[in-house]
Amino acid sequence: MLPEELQSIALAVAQVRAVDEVLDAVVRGLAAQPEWALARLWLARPGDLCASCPMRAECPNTSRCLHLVASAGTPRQARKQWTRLDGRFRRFPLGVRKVGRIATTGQGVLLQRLDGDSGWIVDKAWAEREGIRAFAGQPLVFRGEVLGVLAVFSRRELSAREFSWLRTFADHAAVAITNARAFEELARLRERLEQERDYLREEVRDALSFGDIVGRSAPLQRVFQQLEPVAATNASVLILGESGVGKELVARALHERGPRRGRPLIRVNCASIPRELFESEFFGHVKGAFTGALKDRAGRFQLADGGTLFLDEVGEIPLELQGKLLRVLQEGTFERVGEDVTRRVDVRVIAATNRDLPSEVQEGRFRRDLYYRLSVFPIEVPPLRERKEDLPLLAAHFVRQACARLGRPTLTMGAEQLENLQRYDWPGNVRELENVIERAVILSNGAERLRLDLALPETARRSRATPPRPTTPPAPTFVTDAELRRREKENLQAALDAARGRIYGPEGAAARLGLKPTTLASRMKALGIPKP
Ligand SMILES: Nc1ncnc2c1ncn2[C@@H]1O[C@H](COP(=O)(O)OP(=O)(O)OP(=O)(O)O)[C@@H](O)[C@H]1O
Repeated sequence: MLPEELQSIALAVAQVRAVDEVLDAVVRGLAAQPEWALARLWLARPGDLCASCPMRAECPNTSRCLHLVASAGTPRQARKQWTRLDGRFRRFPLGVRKVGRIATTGQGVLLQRLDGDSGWIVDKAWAEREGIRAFAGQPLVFRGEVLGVLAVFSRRELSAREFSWLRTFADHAAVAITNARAFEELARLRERLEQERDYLREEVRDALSFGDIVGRSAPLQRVFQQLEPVAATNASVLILGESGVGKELVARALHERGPRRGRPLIRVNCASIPRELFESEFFGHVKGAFTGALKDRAGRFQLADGGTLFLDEVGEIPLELQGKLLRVLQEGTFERVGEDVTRRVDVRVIAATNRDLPSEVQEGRFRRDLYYRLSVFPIEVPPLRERKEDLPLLAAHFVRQACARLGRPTLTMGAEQLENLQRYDWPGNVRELENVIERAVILSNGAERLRLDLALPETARRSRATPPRPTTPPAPTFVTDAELRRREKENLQAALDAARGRIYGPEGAAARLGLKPTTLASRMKALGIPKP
């Protein structure tokens, strides 16, 4: 065989990406050479057929052996097929006989003048029938590891040069097999990720579809009426309302009912981003752009490309970044921190705030042009106290949810308990109701009815009693900013202590405070409270 021929087989093999095809191409290429009767390839894999293996008695270690994975040749009897992989030599124990030894020593074997008397040939009758004169086997080595063995049975003597070419060819084949394995692994991982992504998208869609905004009150109906037509467009929407009224649910409903529903909805809680990291969080950065930028990172705008970006608590965006935000909203362009390349994105922005943005604009804390840009369609979500008709439906919904989550039979709620709920003002809105109900469900373990009274927070119980009417209006009192921070810190610390350091979960500090865990975490950070 000429080296060029080996080269051209090696080249063809290198271009194949599926492992089975590589193996097949290797043995077919070799078996196509004149007088090379049979080419075979074994790869080291975990032992599998030990119970029926004819070489079991010789096998030193059943955990791994050589598996015949490709075979090709030209038998003298036309009815025979040498492509089959289920014959007698489909497995070789490592270190046993010539093929097994090539794998353990990493050394090739060349045997000439084989005849019926040779101790090397196991099936002597076969060798005689087929006129086999020589055998050459080489290990398939990649980065010092023997992957398997490549062997050729020839009807003529093999030269030392041919033997060494076969060695070079085996090295090429080992690289091609490793590459093809890597490609297959990548394709497999990619497919798995895609399946997971599709599954999660479905989950999110099911969990957060429009139907999950519970309530039928007139104020909520007005929100739905505003939501319907604007969802179908790409216009920016500004969702206004107190904390916990359900602004995020409205944002998700807008996305899910709009043209971008198959694309991602990326949420950014602007209140939880440290000031100095805003730009990188929004636009990304390149490696080394600042201390701690250890590798390139895409920003939220890029992640949301083709989809929607939900800027929660948009009033928290620092003034110095607002100009850059306006630019990406108007022109769809931005640059990563530390890079000159201008990138383009197509993102729909939905923003939400519980701040009074017009007065922020008045006081120079929020850019007027950005405010106008964001508030093309403002949607106001009313506080719970203005739509108490929704309480029974919401309460029942949260009871069902909490019972299902905690694996308990669904509890019922009496008329008196509902009245109690109606009497309270719900400053923390729907989120507070959700937390109160969850606590009540936990405390009602074993009962048929919800023990709501026990679960209502101190403030709720107080609000039921009519406060004594003061004779003179109390003088307005206030505390300094430092004092306010001190008190807030104490309050958070007390909740953390009560929750034995846990932030998350129904009994965690965030639930006790009526805050989202992420909000609590960012406040703890801002106030210098170490993570428990
Ligand atoms: N109408 C509703 N139906 C069902 N669940 C609701 C409804 N409104 C709010 N919720 C639930 O109440 C919790 C708070 O809602 P959400 O996070 O949307 O409020 P938000 O206004 O965005 O609050 P914040 O301003 O603090 O971010 C969530 O768990 C949400 O699922």
